[in-house]
Amino acid sequence: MEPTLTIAGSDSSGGAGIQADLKTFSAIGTYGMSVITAVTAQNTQGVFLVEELSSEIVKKQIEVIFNDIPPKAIKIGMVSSSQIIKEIVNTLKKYDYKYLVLDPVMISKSGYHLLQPEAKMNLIKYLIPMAYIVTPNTLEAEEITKVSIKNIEDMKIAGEKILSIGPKYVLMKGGHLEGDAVDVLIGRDIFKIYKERRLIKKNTHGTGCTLSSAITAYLALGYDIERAVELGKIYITQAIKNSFDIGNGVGPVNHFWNIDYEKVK
Ligand SMILES: Nc1ncnc2c1ncn2[C@@H]1O[C@H](COP(=O)(O)OP(=O)(O)O)[C@@H](O)[C@H]1O
Ligand SMILES: Cc1ncc(COP(=O)(O)OP(=O)(O)O)c(N)n1
Repeated sequence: MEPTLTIAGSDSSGGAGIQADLKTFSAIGTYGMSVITAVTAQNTQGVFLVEELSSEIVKKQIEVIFNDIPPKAIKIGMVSSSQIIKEIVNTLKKYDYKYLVLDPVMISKSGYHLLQPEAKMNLIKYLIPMAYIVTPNTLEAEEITKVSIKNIEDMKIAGEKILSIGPKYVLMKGGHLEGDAVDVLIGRDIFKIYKERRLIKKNTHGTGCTLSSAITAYLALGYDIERAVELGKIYITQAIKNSFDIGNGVGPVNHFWNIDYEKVK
């Protein structure tokens, strides 16, 4: 079984962050591991408190995993602060890895800053160039590039700007735009559109985390980037389609839409 690693924050409600990543890694058939950067007190109604872990424990988690179970692919989500970013960058430098998927998490759907605003520059300067693929939503891409994004042409302009920072690929997610759910994969030799009909669903907590960890899992399983994104898009679309009401706010997507529960009873 291929090992996959997420470096991200904990979401106590289980719909986003580390919990979404581990569920997705497992549902796709990889062995999920985690390095926790911060703990959020969060439910379907919002984020209420965040406590960051020390950079020392972040570093140690990465070291002990790499020294024992080197991951086939890594995903980075909520990194919280400049101090944690620098620790992740310095620690990962010591190891070999091929696939680093960076979801540049900044603000939750409920409006809470999961990345301290002053850490944005460090995420751009240090983490983006290390990534195999960066997966910003439109708000994050606007923050990174200062390009206003309203349509696919704007996604292309902003995506190319992000590409020039150094990652191999950029997946511009269009979940926040109107109309179809269109994502655009941009590389030096690739421009590919992934389109699905917009689903009218309330429960979309954790969509971004889930898509980026699905892509991570498919890369670990050996798919090339175009196919990994295509399979990731199918996975997230089905997870949204099969999402369910739990809690009183925006509920989670269904990470295990592909499991036949009759078979495991
Ligand atoms: N209502 C929807 N129907 C279908 N796909 C959606 C919907 N909302 C988001 N998506 C898809 O979910 C993925 C995550 O996108 P997005 O919501 O933009 O990310 P984030 O959660 O980081 O803000 C993308 O593939 C996007 O196109
Ligand atoms: C701990 C943690 N990490 C990331 C997020 C953001 O997740 P995302 O997939 O963008 O979904 P929403 O929260 O925006 O629905 C999070 N909420 N918590």
